Amino acid sequence: MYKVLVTDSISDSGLKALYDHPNFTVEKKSGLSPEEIKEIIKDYDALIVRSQTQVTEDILNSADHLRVVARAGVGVDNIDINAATKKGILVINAPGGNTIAAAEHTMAMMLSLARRIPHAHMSTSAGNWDRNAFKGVELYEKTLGIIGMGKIGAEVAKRAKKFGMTILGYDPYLTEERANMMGITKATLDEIAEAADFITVHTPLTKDTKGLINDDYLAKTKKGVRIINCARGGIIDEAALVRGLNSGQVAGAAIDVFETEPASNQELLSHPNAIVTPHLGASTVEAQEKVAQEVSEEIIDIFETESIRHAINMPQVSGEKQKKLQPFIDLGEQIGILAIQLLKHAPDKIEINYFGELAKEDNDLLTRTMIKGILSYHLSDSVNMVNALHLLNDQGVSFNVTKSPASKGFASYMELTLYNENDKAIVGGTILNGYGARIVKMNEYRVDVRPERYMLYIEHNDVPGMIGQVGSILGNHQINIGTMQVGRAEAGGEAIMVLTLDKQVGDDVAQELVKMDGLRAVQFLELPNGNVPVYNA
Ligand SMILES: NC(=O)C1=CN([C@@H]2O[C@H](COP(=O)(O)OP(=O)(O)OC[C@H]3O[C@@H](n4cnc5c(N)ncnc54)[C@H](O)[C@@H]3O)[C@@H](O)[C@H]2O)C=CC1
Ligand SMILES: O=C(O)C(=O)COP(=O)(O)O
Repeated sequence: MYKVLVTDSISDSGLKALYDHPNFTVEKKSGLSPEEIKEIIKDYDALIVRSQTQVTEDILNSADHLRVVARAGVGVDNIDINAATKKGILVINAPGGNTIAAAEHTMAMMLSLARRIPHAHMSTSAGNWDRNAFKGVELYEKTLGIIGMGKIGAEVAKRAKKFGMTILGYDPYLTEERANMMGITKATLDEIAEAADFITVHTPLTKDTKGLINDDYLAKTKKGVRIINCARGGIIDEAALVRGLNSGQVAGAAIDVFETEPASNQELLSHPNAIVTPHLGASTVEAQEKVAQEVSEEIIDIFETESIRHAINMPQVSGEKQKKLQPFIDLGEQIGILAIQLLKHAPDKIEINYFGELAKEDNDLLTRTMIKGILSYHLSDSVNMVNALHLLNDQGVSFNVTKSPASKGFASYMELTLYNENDKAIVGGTILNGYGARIVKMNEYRVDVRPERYMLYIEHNDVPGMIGQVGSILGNHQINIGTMQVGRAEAGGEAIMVLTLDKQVGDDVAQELVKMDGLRAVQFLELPNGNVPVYNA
């Protein structure tokens, strides 16, 4: 049974898939301090949060078997991603569920600014009937500058266009072509400052966007500009904004997100020309249901089928692509496990080569799986696909990946070479259409071995009688041979034998084998998930 902890206000109907699932229990505990979460986190397998819970390094380090932190929303700035990655904890989010809610909140803020609705409401509900103090402006034929043309920025553009606004968009990823398609104008930040009557920001908070709207920028804007932030506190420098409001350079500001939350900048919060809301952009019934549903379903998929869609600290792979690559991913891990057993010691350098069709794919996940296989031999459960590369780096192991369209005799082929000071180990594998996974190269030898749980790798001289002798020794110990493959560089030279066995070989058998004349090395190999199914590549 997997235990899921929910520490923010998350929609119950959105969590239905988890509540209904026989393998999951959900516990909702809102309003806990970081210390309280730290105390209890060791009991849980997954944690679901919104923006309020601070998922600190301290909390993550206290988690014994936490596998996933799920953000029911977009921004993950409240989660220590680095610490999660180091600990091998997957962080996922629900990137599309609250887009419409945030875009509509932005429109509501813009209209409220234009017509001063909150101020008029306060005055009217206090018993006044002042029809002159609240003359507004229209959005029609005004220019809106949108900084950050991602999902929310694009939805805001669509809606603002319907109001008859001219849209200028700035985003490093915005192409002329996409801007044309959306019926907006691609602009620079300065062009937006120069022409916009309203400016709204829809970027994440990064080192580039922190303080993007500051004193210098405001000085370039049109006098009387109106500014909206429903993205992240800190993109607009709050002190500079207050100065702009005081001087009249900024006619109004509508702010949903703050440099510190809960917001405490009284000058801004109580400014007569500011409209403020307590981080409500995503707070609609519909958005909350969608984001909770998205993360619930993904948590179930991760635990039940290991399929991941919206990982923050892992490469993204579409379901289709993952399905296609899955046989290689399974084989990749086995290649890693075999290679490290052949090398016997920790490697100081790793080389991975992809050939043929496989070279055309994004192999990041495959590379991680292979490295997970290698590292898990020494680091066991502490390594997973999230932290594999990180741990490799920590161990000071260099790694290099190359891709080549050359076929190497198979439609797709992957080869792993591990090096340490005195030695190297090579394992190459492929998926044969209709026959499944095959190890086709071990060290310098061509073989054709279906990976099985128990395997024996023998290096010997290519002289008559070796196969018979090995067979007899194993037979004497009641060890059944599944398959046997021999490979040799040249007749009468050095050769190898790779056997798949029905059970483990003890040290006594290995000792007996090494005593054989002409036998140079014996290595028992074990694959924890051996006997892979046959896949149709
Ligand atoms: N107030 C609220 O409750 C909510 C806030 N948000 C926040 O809104 C923001 C946008 O969310 P989405 O549109 O879903 O994200 P998105 O990832 O779809 O879009 C973000 C865009 O910002 C652009 N960007 C990054 N750096 C930039 C820079 N220096 N200058 C200009 N553009 C830059 C990116 O290229 C991307 O297109 C995020 O910060 C998110 O956390 C999202 C939902 C609700
Ligand atoms: O999704 C986001 O980035 C948000 O800011 C929404 O935050 P919330 O889920 O309302 O705490």
